[in-house]
Amino acid sequence: MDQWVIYKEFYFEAAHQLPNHNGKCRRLHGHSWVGRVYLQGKTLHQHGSQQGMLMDYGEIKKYIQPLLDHYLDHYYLNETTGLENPTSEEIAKWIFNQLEKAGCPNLYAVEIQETCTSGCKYIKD
Ligand SMILES: Nc1nc2c(c(=O)[nH]1)N=C([C@H](O)[C@H](O)COP(=O)(O)OP(=O)(O)OP(=O)(O)O)CN2
Ligand SMILES: [Zn+2]
Repeated sequence: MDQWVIYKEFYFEAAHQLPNHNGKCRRLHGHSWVGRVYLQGKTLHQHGSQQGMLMDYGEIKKYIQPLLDHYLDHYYLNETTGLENPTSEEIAKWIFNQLEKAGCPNLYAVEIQETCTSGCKYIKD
């Protein structure tokens, strides 16, 4: 059976702190975050402007942009997401849930890279 996984990458600058962390991450600090939204599907559009696509990358961006504009880019994530301890894991899940709520089809995973060496991928079971 054919299956495709596609992704759209996005970037945001934001501050956070992990109040329960036993090291430097309890302090207020910022990152240049990198995210990826993954969609999964077994069929491609057969006609029209998205022929041969699972979903136009530009269409995926339309679901991500409002989150960047209103919650993520140049914000304090503890405040805007309402997460008490906004780890990469919690933020990835939060973004996934927001995209799901907005009706993004074929959603498979959200990946969040917090630093050059650290990140996570959230996949809903
Ligand atoms: N599982 C998680 N561990 C940590 C998280 C997290 O979200 N999930 N977050 C942090 C901190 O917020 C920190 O900003 C990132 O930590 P770290 O990768 O340790 O950052 P460094 O710059 O010190 O990375 P090095 O490559 O080791 O220099 C902590 N842990
Ligand atoms: Zn951090």
